[in-house]
Amino acid sequence: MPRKGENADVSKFEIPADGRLVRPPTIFRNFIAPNGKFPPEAGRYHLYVSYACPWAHRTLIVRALKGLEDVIGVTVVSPKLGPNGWPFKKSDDFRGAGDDPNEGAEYIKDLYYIADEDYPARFSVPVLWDKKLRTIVNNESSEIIRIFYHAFDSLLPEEKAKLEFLPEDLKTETDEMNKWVYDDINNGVYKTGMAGNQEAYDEAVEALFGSLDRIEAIIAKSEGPYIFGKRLTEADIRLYPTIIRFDPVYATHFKCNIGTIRHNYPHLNKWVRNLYWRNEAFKGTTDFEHIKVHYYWSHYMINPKRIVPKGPRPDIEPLAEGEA
Ligand SMILES: N[C@@H](CCC(=O)N[C@@H](CS)C(=O)NCC(=O)O)C(=O)O
Repeated sequence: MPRKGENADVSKFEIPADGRLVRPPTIFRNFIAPNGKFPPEAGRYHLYVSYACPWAHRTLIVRALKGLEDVIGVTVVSPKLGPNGWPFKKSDDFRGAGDDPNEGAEYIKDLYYIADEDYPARFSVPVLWDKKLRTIVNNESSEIIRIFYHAFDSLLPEEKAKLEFLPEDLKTETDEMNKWVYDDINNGVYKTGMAGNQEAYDEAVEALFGSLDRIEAIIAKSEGPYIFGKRLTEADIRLYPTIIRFDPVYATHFKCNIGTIRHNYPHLNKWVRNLYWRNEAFKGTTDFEHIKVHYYWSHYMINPKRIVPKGPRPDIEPLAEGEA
């Protein structure tokens, strides 16, 4: 029986005997809907994130795209995920980290124990918190973004309410793509970096680069600038957090080094630079210092000296002059 909060230490994340990382399912899976337990209300819900975390990053992007800043508050934790999990500013005063305005928590895990004193699973971000019922509405990023698409539309101006990131005609195709992009790319970098033996690594890294080739070919054929042509959709939102972290972190720290985005994937490189430089919802939610410090410092089982490398320079390449 694990001691309370013991599983907050990410360096003790258990890799099964076959060396293949298995992600435990998230537990709080509620939705926000009128007349339900969690109705849409301005100021009632709060999002806890790390700028480092690619899953939390999705939720920040959608919050910004939908203009939900005044409806849903946000608190960013320190990127130094330590023995007690994610710290708020009062536990680790890192640039850009904040204190918990709702519960005065020291660590994210405190919120999990307020929601459920016998909470048995991981203390992950993102967390969508209900201030009124003092509980977690949802801690699964793929569902939080779908909540944000429309659950608060009644509180938003028309031009934000009508935004659609999962259009009906692309739903099946998006769900299909989400599956292999998640397995091989979003989670694939973790399966590669956390592999417990050579065989598990070989399998994960080949699958990862096979699927990077596949998405590269899809973007090459798209009329652009997005995966599905002129429409910015969930497919872009779910892929971006992994690709923006790829060269600065995954290529080295997670040994995802069969190639890099900037040198081997011209279409993906152009796609990611376009999102970063032309859309504030992407650039404004990307913090390379938080990203790099988190991985290289927190995963000391992979990087025991906790040295954060300087490169690559730049973190992301600029758009060339006049580039479409
Ligand atoms: N399935 C979750 C995964 C979230 C997740 O794994 N977050 C990581 C950071 S990137 C975390 O908080 N890990 C801390 C832990 O597992 O203790 C989601 O997509 O929301």
